[in-house]
Amino acid sequence: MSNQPFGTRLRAAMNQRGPLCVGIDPHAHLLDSWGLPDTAEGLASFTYGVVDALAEHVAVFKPQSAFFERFGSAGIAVLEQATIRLREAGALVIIDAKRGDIGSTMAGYASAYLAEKGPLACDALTVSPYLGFGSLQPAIDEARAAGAGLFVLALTSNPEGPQFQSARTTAGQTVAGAVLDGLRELNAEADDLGSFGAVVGATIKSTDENLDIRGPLLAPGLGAQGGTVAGLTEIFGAAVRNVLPSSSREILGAGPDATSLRDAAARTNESFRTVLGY
Ligand SMILES: O=C(O)c1cc(=O)[nH]c(=O)n1[C@@H]1O[C@H](COP(=O)(O)O)[C@@H](O)[C@H]1O
Repeated sequence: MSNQPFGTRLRAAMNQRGPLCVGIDPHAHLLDSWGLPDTAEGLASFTYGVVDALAEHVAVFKPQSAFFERFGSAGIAVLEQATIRLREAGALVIIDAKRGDIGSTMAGYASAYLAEKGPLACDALTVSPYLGFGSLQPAIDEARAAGAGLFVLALTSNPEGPQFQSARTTAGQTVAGAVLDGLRELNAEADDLGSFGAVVGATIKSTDENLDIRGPLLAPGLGAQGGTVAGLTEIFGAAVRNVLPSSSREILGAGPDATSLRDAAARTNESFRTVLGY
């Protein structure tokens, strides 16, 4: 892995290839629409089809671990291979596994996904802070050592999110606010973009939380979940420049034809470029 911290590499990749993150979510219905069986072989054809079409054109990919885990070890092998191939093609990979556990167990996840020689070594991992922000410390330490990053769930795109995320902590702030404060602290030394990001859904309409964390703001929920490009400015305000917009089903549905996939990604990337200022 490069010596540059994740945030620096992310900004450079977005400047070079545009801000789009393509989510790789091989749902059963997508395998079907690509004419593939719902098996590990179908998963491999689908995933490598996306990799071959887009790896050299898109800055960031976010494979969704759930759809690989569905096929057990054969599925995880595809996730490993895809991650290696994408990174070899110069793209950054965020593995979306939303891991979170007590600190000592978190260290196990960190060595799998974040350590430079880990079997699933990627550029960043999505993590869940609901065992307390401090429980993420082993992942934070490993990410710093490896030049990797984390995306911590803050204001998620699903309608159930506010039940916990808008609740108040013992200190009186919202849970989401506490997560964003923790991230702001971790990124305090960053010049431009730090390596510790928040997940803020593109569907939340607006928020009173301070999204200026000097770190990337992963915004899933575009397209299939109803989030729009125009809505990003409303949600993120002055922090919009740090948004990493992510779209999965909307782009994957354009396959299996490689040119159609590339066209769909290029169109979406172009619409983000204008709004996000790239
Ligand atoms: O962490 C995520 O990426 C995530 C957070 C969130 O708040 N909402 C959300 O949809 N996601 C993930 O983003 C992807 C969205 O996929 P599409 O709705 O098909 O674009 C899925 O893999 C979700 O698990």
